Amino acid sequence: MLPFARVTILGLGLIGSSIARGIRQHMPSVRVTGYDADPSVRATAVAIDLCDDVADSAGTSVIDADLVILCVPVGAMGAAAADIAADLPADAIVSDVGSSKGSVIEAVRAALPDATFIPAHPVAGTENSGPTAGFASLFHHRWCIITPPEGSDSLAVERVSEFWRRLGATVDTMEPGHHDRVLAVTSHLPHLIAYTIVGTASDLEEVTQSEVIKYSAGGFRDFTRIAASDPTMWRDIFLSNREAVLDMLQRFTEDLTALQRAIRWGKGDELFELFSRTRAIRRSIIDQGQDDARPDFGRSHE
Ligand SMILES: NC(=O)c1ccc[n+]([C@@H]2O[C@H](COP(=O)([O-])OP(=O)(O)OC[C@H]3O[C@@H](n4cnc5c(N)ncnc54)[C@H](O)[C@@H]3O)[C@@H](O)[C@H]2O)c1
Ligand SMILES: O=C(O)C(=O)C[C@]1(C(=O)O)C=C[C@@H](O)C=C1
Repeated sequence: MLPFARVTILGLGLIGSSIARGIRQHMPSVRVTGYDADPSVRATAVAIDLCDDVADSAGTSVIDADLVILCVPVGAMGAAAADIAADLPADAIVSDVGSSKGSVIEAVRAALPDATFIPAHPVAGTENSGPTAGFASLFHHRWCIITPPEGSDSLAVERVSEFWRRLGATVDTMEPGHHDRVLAVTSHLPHLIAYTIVGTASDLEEVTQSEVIKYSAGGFRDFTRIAASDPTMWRDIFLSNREAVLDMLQRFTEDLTALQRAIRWGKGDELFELFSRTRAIRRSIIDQGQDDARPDFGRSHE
């Protein structure tokens, strides 16, 4: 049986529009209503026939929903939740897709103290944003981490889990604080490094000038893809997951300093040992089939 019959998506950008497309593909009988605070996004959603209905206000979009998914930047989750407070049906489940969980749970709970809120994070995305950037297969073979706060209704957790499985994801559950520490190192820190390295290269104009663009087919190109990610989304992630990110950044800075010392003193064995260890990690990811299954990932959606 389908876990939900009427789904409302608030925020019709990359993730919201991918969910809408995924529902069309995998659960075609489910009715999808969308809403976005930006009128031009709503107009695009209508033009590309993204949802069954695009509402004019957040309140009207949720009136008969049995699942409401907040797909807005993490810093806007509280405001989006407050906008639906007066119209949310008592038996609806509210979920979200935010990249950090602790602060989102706090903000949504404050706005919707009586709602059943089951937070989720699909660990899948691209550097692109907006309603035309989404695609139905985004979640295929990717993790979706559900982070139910203590005391969550287990049937509600199972319904949200089943929803994500039907979109093609593999579901895991995690305590919200643990999620935020894990993602700080696997997702947030890599983005911070990419933003930094591309910024540093562009600041070094006397060295780079046009060369940054000219020779960017190598390793630098991969960093520029990540560094093209949405500024609003990532500003909000770093501010909302501040403590975990600062903690991981401290560890990273110490390791970088050790590498700097190894290079300065010509300690080739130290460099070789680290690079061999990291190569083995990459190979084990591929052996376990955890690398992205889509051969064109990150290329055809540019
Ligand atoms: N992009 C990724 O790779 C990725 C992956 C997983 C999770 N996420 C999370 O998903 C969420 C959405 O990210 P995205 O990439 O889809 O962003 P996006 O910029 O493509 O879309 C966000 C949309 O939310 C709308 N919006 C903002 N405030 C709103 C409000 N108060 N009410 C209604 N609509 C509002 C914006 O107009 C925009 O259209 C974020 O919380 C992000 O952390 C992103
Ligand atoms: O592949 C990318 O472009 C992404 O940045 C996706 C990515 C990630 O770091 O893996 C980014 C943020 C999300 O919360 C989940 C996925």
